[in-house]
Amino acid sequence: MDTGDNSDESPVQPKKGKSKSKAPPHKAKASALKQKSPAEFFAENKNIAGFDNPGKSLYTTVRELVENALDSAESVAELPFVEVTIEEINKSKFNSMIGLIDRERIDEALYGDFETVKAREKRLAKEARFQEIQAKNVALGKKVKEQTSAKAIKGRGEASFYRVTCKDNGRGMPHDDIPNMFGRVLSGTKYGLKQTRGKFGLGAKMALIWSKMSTGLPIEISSSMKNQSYTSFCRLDIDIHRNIPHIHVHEKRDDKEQWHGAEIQVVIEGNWTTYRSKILHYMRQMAVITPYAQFMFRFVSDTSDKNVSIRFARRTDVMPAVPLETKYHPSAVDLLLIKRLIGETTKQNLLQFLQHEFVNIGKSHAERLIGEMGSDFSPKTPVKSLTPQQLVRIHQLFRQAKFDDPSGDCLSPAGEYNLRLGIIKELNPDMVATYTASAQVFEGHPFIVEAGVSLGGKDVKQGLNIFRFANRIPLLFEQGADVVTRTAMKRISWNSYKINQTQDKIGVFVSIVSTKIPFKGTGKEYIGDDISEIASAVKNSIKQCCIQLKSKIVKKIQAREQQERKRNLSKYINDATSAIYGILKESSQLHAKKKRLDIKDEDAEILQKVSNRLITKEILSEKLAQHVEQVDYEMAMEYATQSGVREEPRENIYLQALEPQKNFVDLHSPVFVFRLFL
Ligand SMILES: Nc1ncnc2c1ncn2[C@@H]1O[C@H](COP(=O)(O)OP(=O)(O)OP(=O)(O)O)[C@@H](O)[C@H]1O
Repeated sequence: MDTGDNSDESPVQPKKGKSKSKAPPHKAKASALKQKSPAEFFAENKNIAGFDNPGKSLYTTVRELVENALDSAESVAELPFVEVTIEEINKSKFNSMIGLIDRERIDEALYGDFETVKAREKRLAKEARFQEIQAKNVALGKKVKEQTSAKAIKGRGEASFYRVTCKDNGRGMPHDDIPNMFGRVLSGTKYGLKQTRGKFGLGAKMALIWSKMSTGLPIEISSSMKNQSYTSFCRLDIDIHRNIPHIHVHEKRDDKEQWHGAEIQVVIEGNWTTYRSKILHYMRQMAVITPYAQFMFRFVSDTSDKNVSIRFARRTDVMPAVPLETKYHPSAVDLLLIKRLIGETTKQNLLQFLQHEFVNIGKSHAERLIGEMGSDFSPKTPVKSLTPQQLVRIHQLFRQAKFDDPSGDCLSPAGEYNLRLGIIKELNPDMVATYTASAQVFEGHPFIVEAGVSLGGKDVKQGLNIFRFANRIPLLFEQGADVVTRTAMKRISWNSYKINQTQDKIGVFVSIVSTKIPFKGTGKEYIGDDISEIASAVKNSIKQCCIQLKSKIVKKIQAREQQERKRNLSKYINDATSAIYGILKESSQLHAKKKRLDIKDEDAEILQKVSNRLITKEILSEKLAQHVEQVDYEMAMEYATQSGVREEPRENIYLQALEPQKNFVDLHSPVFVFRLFL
């Protein structure tokens, strides 16, 4: 029998002569080696997937479901309509849901929120003192503070529960795939090389694992695909140890509504109070970067004044193109990936394999590469027969050879039009500039950076307000280490664009799309600062926006100076009139008495007019005002002809065609270009 004693010095271990030989295998120390399923690993380390605490878990659940909904609708080019409902479930409702009978407390002192007699006396005394001070303040007409409610002594067991439902109008899911999609960690349909919000095959399963850990309740999925006569319904939870779905119900039901899409419902522990603003912030930012989607968000509680119902209306019917699946760039692959691609390819020989499984390798290029690999390679070499050494040779060559950069055609950025629309809708700024950089590449992956910088606006604090998006997901956490934050704070000299980094209300929006977003951690919270290609593209895009803003700011300053000049001149009209009229009057009197003989004829004429009251102080004042007006107008005209601007600084107007047509003509004028679609 195993005593459980692992000590080598155990007195019960028989000593085998003098030799140091080890104990026979069956007597050896019990092995400490254990295996964990991916589901177990993520259940134990749920923080790395964004499920740190009940509040954050509620936030991440909403986020994962919303992002799946958008991915799904966009994959079938459907304008997304996403309904999110968080329903607060009180304790007795929750107990009845799980079939637990409510129980009265018997021994109050057992509980964490029990208030001892002493503590109660202390609290009541404090409340009485506070009320006294209040009464005094009222009598003195001073401001009255609201009494902060005594800190609730919360026992750890006092959890809040929520039913989170997310319904979309997307693709739906094949009936038979549903259990694995929701009940097997690391399974999904987004592993290919494509720009998608989801990637890891983890999010929905984490919501289920969290529900299993916090409420023990299963997840419910309804789904219907286009032209499918039924709705799939599935209720399941997950066998954490085996990482397989544990199906309660999986059936086909009548689809009476002719609906297509998915509705996911999960009951979890959460904390609405602490994460309310984060969740609403997330929904709002999602509406900014996805103005072609309609979101309906509801929070429903028994306390009706806590209820929230917000509709984020669709602002445009123009959706970015559906991102395309692409092939790997030779410089983005490692040895393992080459092996995988060989295993999956349908191509027979090396030449076809290189030509068809990678981007940027044409036939003649492939032939030259094979020539470079050595004499044991030929275009006809059967690709499945390549030895491990030969694969290393291919990998080495891929790393050293030069290839054209992959194109960004497979990517689908939000578009300057959408970004601008979103910023204006969200912040209502005084000025905004946007810029879309051309596609660039890091580690063989194409990426596009789009940026917007705004000045002023509502609900914008002074200084930098940073909004980050990756594959059109808003990133709200771990802002400090993100490439966008660091660039905006440290690498842009705002002063040189006439922007005051601490005083002005600056909005910085950066959206990065790529076939691979180099997130730090699985929580998809921030992009590291260490990829120089991304860091410099972010910097350049923000700078491009600043350059546009600078010219607007300069024009605004000039316009303001011009206005001030006019105002300053007008301010002196009264004094100047009094002074001039005084001199004229005095001179006219002297002239009348023939005391001033040094006056020329034309001046004498003026003095005569003053005497005859043909020139009065009022007339003089009026003429001066007209003159100021005239000078101001002439200077403005001169300025306008020099700078080509009339009145206010020019603004770009973005018009987007409803149909993605390419046949248009541009009408050029010195001040605008008008694009007419035919
Ligand atoms: N609302 C939905 N409509 C259609 N399919 C869905 C929906 N939600 C999930 N799925 C399917 O289930 C799969 C698993 O989703 P899950 O959230 O676990 O991972 P993911 O979205 O692929 O990646 P990530 O973990 O990065 O979010 C998805 O790849 C998708 O195919």
